[in-house]
Amino acid sequence: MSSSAAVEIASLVKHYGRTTAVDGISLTVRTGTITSVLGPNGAGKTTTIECCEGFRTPDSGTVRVLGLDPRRDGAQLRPRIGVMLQEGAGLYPGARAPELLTHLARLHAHPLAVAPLIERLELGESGRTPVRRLSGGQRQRVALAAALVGRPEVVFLDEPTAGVDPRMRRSVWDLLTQLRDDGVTVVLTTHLIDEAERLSDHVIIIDDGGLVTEGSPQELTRDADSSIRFTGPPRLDLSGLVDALPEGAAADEAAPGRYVIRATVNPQLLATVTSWCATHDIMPEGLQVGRKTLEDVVLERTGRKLTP
Ligand SMILES: Nc1ncnc2c1ncn2[C@@H]1O[C@H](COP(=O)(O)OP(=O)(O)OP(=O)(O)O)[C@@H](O)[C@H]1O
Repeated sequence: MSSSAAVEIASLVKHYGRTTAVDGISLTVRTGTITSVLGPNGAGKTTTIECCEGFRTPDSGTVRVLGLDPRRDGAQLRPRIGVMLQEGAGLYPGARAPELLTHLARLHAHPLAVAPLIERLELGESGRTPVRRLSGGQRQRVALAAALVGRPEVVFLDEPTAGVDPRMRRSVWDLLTQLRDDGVTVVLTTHLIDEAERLSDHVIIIDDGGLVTEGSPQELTRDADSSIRFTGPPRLDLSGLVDALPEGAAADEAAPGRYVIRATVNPQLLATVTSWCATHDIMPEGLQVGRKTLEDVVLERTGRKLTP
């Protein structure tokens, strides 16, 4: 295992009965980075992460986290990693956030201070309520705090901001970015494109239990073909636009309401597209020149959307 790798997975295979959840994935997560694992529902993200956390035993292949085997060396590894399961699973339902976090902090040699963490994740108000009675978003934040309080070197987060409101989500992103800047390795799964785009140093896209593509968000979204992309009402009649474009250019609806114009992009082309939109009273939302979104990449590479 190279010294810069926090996680190394080689030819990982995991079956549940007849279902092949992970089908030979190999990947590396560099130390001190935020890596997002993306893919449609059932792609094998959670199973891959659970093999890293030591919750699942691979059928074949190897998994190393901080150079350790999560199953064989679990006792050594557990104090050095943080784990947040989907929907805050695994929390003691009757405990209140402050006592739970204080208890978890005591189990670690160099924990984070609990009070600032509670304040940062705005859990003060919910301090008197047992975890089982908290809202979904509050429970997510308690689960995140529980994953972080032991000051882990590597943290695995399964959809950390699902159900969290947009303002708090940005606060969680700031916290994760700060952890990364302090040298912590963050591995997360998400269905939220903006989360992956804003946070990730590296994105891994998986589907059908296999790795489809990986790279930085910039690398993955660069559009070598030259394109203009925008979102508008679905099923627009593009024939008038095609007539106005230079010869050899193409305009398509890549997915409902997502339009791609492929041509050499220059100011005239941009003017043609926006003027056609204006004539048809269409606001070209999210207009992008020479770039696609990560959602476009997932759609192109897996044929399926990221969001259910
Ligand atoms: N405990 C289990 N028993 C049987 N099949 C399972 C189990 N857990 C997952 N699977 C199946 O394995 C495949 C991969 O599931 P996994 O949860 O790893 O995917 P995922 O990418 O995390 O999906 P999602 O985005 O929906 O959380 C799916 O077909 C799923 O139905």
